[in-house]
Amino acid sequence: MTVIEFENVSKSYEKDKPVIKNLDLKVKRGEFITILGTSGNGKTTLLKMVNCLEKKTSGSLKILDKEIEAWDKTGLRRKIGYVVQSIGLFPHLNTEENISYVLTLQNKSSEEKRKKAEELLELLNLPHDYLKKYPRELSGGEQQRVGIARALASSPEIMLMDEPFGALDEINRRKLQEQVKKLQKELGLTIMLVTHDIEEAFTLGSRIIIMHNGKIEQIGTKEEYYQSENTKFVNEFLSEKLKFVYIKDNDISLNELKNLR
Ligand SMILES: Nc1ncnc2c1ncn2[C@@H]1O[C@H](COP(=O)(O)OP(=O)(O)OP(=O)(O)O)[C@@H](O)[C@H]1O
Repeated sequence: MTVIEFENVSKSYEKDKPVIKNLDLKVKRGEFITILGTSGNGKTTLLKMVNCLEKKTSGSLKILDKEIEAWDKTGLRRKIGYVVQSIGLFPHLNTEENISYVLTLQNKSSEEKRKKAEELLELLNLPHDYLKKYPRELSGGEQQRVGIARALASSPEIMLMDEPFGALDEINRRKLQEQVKKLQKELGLTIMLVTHDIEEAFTLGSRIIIMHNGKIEQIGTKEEYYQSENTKFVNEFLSEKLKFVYIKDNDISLNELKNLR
């Protein structure tokens, strides 16, 4: 089933200066789409259009088979978790309150909120006594886990993640990447994740998008990037790094790789 469908979508912040141009994209349920591209190419704008933070200028955008304009904004946002680099936890709320914030808005009982917070904390590998800690008492990686738990609290079908691991050190980043990949499979989530980290995009993505000049320059699985001809821009963008990722994950020799190209 198609969960997100862009058809000929354009977006301009200023008249006649589109930052997204005639974009077509179908995202199926359970896909993990990662989005790469140089700075200012409309990656964040793409995500923001999906959760109504920005309005498209033209074209059609359907979420769960319904035109975006036909959705009630609050109803739609409950189906979509949003995680950004600057986590934005509420400093005056403890972990439990931060995670269950959206459930408070839905007038859920304290018992229900506690249960959900405990369940999500466990899912993200944080100890139970963290429920009472405040954001200032948590490391960057722990705060980011709580941010992800909070985004999962309304049991969303879609997760939008904008450089979610950008502020973390290498070790924490790899750990959280693995966890998110596991969660995505377990919960059957559909994820769109923006990153500047090529290795991250190719490790996590079931399909990888490379944006250029407000358009999808190329989209495909990791194998497709290797087995078909890439555009000149894509080859330059990926350069040596992609070879490293491919060899690491698939254990093929450099000679075999050269034969593929
Ligand atoms: N609210 C806004 N008002 C005006 N212009 C904007 C606004 N938000 C983004 N832009 C412009 O739109 C273009 C695309 O921005 P966007 O944030 O989507 O790019 P990005 O690919 O996510 O960039 P980065 O990789 O640097 O985060 C940029 O030129 C940016 O300056």
